[in-house]
Amino acid sequence: MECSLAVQSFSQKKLFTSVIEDLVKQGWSVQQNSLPEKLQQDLVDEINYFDNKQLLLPAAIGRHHEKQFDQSIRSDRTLWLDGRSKTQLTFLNFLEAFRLNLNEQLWLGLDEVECHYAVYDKGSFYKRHLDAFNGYESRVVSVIFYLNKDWQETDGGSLKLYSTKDTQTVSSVLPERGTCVCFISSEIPHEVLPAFRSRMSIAGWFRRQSIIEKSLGL
Ligand SMILES: O=C(O)CCC(=O)C(=O)O
Ligand SMILES: [Fe+2]
Repeated sequence: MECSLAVQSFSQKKLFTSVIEDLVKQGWSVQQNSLPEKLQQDLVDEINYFDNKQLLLPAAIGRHHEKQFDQSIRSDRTLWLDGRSKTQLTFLNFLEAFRLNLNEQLWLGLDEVECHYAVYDKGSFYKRHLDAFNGYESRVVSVIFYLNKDWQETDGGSLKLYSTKDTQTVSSVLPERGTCVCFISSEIPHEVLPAFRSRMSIAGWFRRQSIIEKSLGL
């Protein structure tokens, strides 16, 4: 008999291959077992540590000078990863391998990745939106990793992915630990429904720099 544990455990290569297949087919992908168990626990511990220090702050909408804090659109709290700990470096290395794989397989020309921890306190949500802003195409692929054990339908907080053209829901994802969602940033509208218990995740974006950004060395 096949060892089911081996089938279910984390495989980076399998994850990248499945995500890429789905992105080509439908523009979005939902995967299980997306990170090693130990790394997931280290990330949760780090979020709790920084949250106790009150370092996760209300998230902003828009970019640069257009940044706004509108709690009627989103009410999560976030902290950008900057490689300040071994845990972050391990996770950022994994995202870097992901970026290189996307470039190799899909020729996306992604230059970098940015990501933040996010905590949605009880009652928090993020209304329907696109991750790529009008006039800025820099965010090309979005990726979200969930870190919550034993999440139930009744806990709310699902991520809904919508079809590009209409309001039809194409997928509804529970933010269960180990689940990862990946989609084309400018194509898939999505929404986080109100969570009824604290909800932790890491949201990341693979970006392409504009020629101006590149030439200025930004
Ligand atoms: O946490 C999620 O499920 C999605 C978060 C999101 O859409 C975002 O941060 O842009
Ligand atoms: Fe988003």
